[in-house]
Amino acid sequence: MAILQLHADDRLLAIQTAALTPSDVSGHPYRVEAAEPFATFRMDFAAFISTLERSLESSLSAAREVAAGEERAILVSATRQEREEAEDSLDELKELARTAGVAVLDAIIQRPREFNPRYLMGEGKMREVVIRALQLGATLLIFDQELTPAQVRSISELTELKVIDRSQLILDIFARRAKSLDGKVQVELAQLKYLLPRLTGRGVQMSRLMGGIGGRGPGETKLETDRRRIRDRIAKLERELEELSRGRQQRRQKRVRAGLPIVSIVGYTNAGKSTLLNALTRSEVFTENLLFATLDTSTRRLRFPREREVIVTDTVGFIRSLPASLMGAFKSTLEELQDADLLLHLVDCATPRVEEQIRQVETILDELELGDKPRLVVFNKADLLTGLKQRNPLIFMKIRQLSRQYGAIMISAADPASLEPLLLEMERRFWPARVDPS
Ligand SMILES: Nc1nc2c(ncn2[C@@H]2O[C@H](COP(=O)(O)OP(=O)(O)OP(=O)(O)O)[C@@H](O)[C@H]2O)c(=O)[nH]1
Ligand SMILES: [Mg+2]
Repeated sequence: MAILQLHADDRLLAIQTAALTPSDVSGHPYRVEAAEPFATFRMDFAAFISTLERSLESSLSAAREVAAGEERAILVSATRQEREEAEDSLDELKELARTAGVAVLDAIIQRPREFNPRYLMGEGKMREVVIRALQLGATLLIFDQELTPAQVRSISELTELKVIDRSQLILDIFARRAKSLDGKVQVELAQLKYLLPRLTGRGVQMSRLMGGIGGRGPGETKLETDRRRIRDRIAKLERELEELSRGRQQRRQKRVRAGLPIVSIVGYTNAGKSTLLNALTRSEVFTENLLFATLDTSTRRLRFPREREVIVTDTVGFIRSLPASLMGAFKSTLEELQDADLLLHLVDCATPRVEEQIRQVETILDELELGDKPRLVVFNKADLLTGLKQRNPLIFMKIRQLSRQYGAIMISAADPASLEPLLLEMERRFWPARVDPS
């Protein structure tokens, strides 16, 4: 960029130039030269441009090399939420990125005074984010807000980087984690439905959108097919899902016919649902300290003393701003919750986001029209609270007050001995008359 300055008094013409650079010792991603008299200004423009392009190119390819092994992302939240809320959500996005195996280089919150619908933030700010990404060698921009197809397109016009949003990241995690046929079909369906409206852009952007993270699952070849073929595929998957759901329906009926009470464990992702199922029924469902360890429903029998039995099911965890397409996809899995006689709402009471998570789960249960099901709130990970009373009495009080408010039972799924009060309460709910009050 060059500007010409004409000084009115001495009628001297000056020129000043500036250029983007990959990075600079000063830390600025650009260099501004001093102004010079235009008359003596000399520049070999072709040589200047080719040197600059070479250096930009090498910094870009450094970023691309990383992409082969590990994706490196800048997280961006452009929002008008309260700062605290935005930070919470962004922290969770970091967790999601970690789960997806993406390294997070930086996280930026933008709270624009004026909302530019093209980029979710002002164009100037958007450019700054892109420059920052280049400097840090990022391969990916992940937005905490859902991007419309048009927004992805405008942002992609500003940058070579891949641009995805929270929904796409979640879809990607689901695609990696789906194990059963059911799960795989549901995830691919959700991915294709998410993709379809975004397929209107130019081909280049599409392949950029769909490589690597955010593009796992349907696979490159399928994604290069046209929309029509995607629609056909969606129709086929929907038929398949229907078929699968008939099988599931039969299993459900069998279960209901068996006449045993059904207890479904629901809750936010990573609350410890599978750990609780394992502890209650001495089984070995996969658990992990990453989000969305479970995608498929597991069902086990829990035996109480005196030959009493209930069926316990564990299912996919909930998360805030669950993409509508995913919610739809998992509807059939979540349908099983309709059969439950009791919902155990399991809460990780040691997370700083406990209140928000309880609220989110309640909202989702309402959306699934499960609001009226008998429910028992269970605070898990009580072991992590030891010492909190001394360390942070305020937070300790807050958790105690919350647990009273929800009539919660405190347990630690990791410690089977702590489950006694929960077992007693379940027994009391199902066989009220016969529980010995002593
Ligand atoms: N300290 C502690 N950790 C626990 C407890 N219960 C579960 N965890 C840990 O919490 C993490 C998540 O547990 P999971 O059982 O996989 O959680 P989940 O709710 O099934 O998670 P998703 O299937 O991902 O939704 C694991 O690392 C568990 O070891 C507990 O009582 N105390
Ligand atoms: Mg689980």
